Amino acid sequence: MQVDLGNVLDTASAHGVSRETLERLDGRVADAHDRIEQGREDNEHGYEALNLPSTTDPDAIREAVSRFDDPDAVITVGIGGSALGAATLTDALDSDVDAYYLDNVDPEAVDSLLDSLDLSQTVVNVVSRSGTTAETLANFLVVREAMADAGVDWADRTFVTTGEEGNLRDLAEKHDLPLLPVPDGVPGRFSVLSTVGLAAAAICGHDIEAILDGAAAQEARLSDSLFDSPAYAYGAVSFALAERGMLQNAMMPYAESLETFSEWFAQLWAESLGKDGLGQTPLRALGATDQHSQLQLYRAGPRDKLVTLVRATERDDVDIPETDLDGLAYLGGSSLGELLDAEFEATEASLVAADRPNVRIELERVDEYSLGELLYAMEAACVLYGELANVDTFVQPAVEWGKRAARGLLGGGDFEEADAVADKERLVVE
Ligand SMILES: O=P(O)(O)OC[C@H]1O[C@H](O)[C@H](O)[C@@H](O)[C@@H]1O
Repeated sequence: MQVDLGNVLDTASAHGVSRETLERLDGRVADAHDRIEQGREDNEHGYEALNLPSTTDPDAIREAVSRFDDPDAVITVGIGGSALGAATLTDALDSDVDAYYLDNVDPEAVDSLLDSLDLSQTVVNVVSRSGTTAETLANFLVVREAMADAGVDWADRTFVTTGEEGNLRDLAEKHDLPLLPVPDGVPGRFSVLSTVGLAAAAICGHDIEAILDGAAAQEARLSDSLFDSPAYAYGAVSFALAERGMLQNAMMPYAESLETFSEWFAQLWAESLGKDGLGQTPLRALGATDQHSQLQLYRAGPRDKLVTLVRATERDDVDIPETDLDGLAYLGGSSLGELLDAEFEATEASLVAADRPNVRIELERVDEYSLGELLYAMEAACVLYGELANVDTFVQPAVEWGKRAARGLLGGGDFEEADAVADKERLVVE
């Protein structure tokens, strides 16, 4: 995996950063690296996530899921960090086992998924770090009932991934369900390389050891200079650009298989860095499709965006058939992959020509190893950015506020946040 910062330099784009600025920033990167290393050594909350390549036990994950013999499908019931990491992996990689995610409580969507599956051939993985998230527990109760209605022994087809305590652990213990532990010091959005992200991938037959190996390769590259570490290069440059007003970060992979990665990245970046009036708003885009919808804004709208383009340098390709239509002759003999690459490079150039900084991230291939590299590098980039911005990367109090308000409204306790809902101002126009 490599990160190319060429198009963020002020020599490429007048609104970029100078080499001198990056060199000055590198002193702060060294200090931040020391802090991160200390946090990792002491297994501090959050920093512990960067140790997962060596602390996750892939054999234990395989062992836990091995009891489910040859399923057709796996449903992960979870939300946020308890779904997006696993979804990033299973959406990126091919498998004979279909992976689904119940990460919303939209009744129509839940109903339609459950109706479409043979539940006797489906494994259910209920994932909640806290074990208390209302959406996840509600969805699980619905799934459990659907299984019972279909005459399926739900306890036989379900396993639970959760923390030390909480309703979900109680439920797992009551029914003697197989249980994978969520490591204590790892927030959900940093948990893809743990039991949380890897169990669904293991059920789908993916090489979870290779995912961890890729992550370990990026872990080994963390160093006291942004010029020696792809992860820190990305984190430091994103921070430097945010300081210069690039307060949005459009994550734009040129691979459909990485579309969910942008969703995962959005949670990582938003929940970790959006604090104290600071942060960089993640945008989700897909190349080449969104060139034809959003690029106009990225190139000519407010000068407040970093665009991150991601591609794999090797992939399977499809030839474009020759045609005798004059205007289309240039396409014949070429391939869809060549067209995609041309679009990628044209987009970079078009952004630079309009003085819009952008970063190129290249993976060798969309496979287990490269995904491990990418996910670890983005996590480390985020932790570094958090250190440079001096925010508390590993908490999410703003989200907790809304969770308490919703719980109060549903009668799940006395939460003062729920009162604010009743106080809503109205100015209705009909
Ligand atoms: O894993 P859980 O405890 O169910 O949490 C799931 C998600 O819920 C919350 O809203 C947090 O803000 C997220 O960071 C978390 O990933």
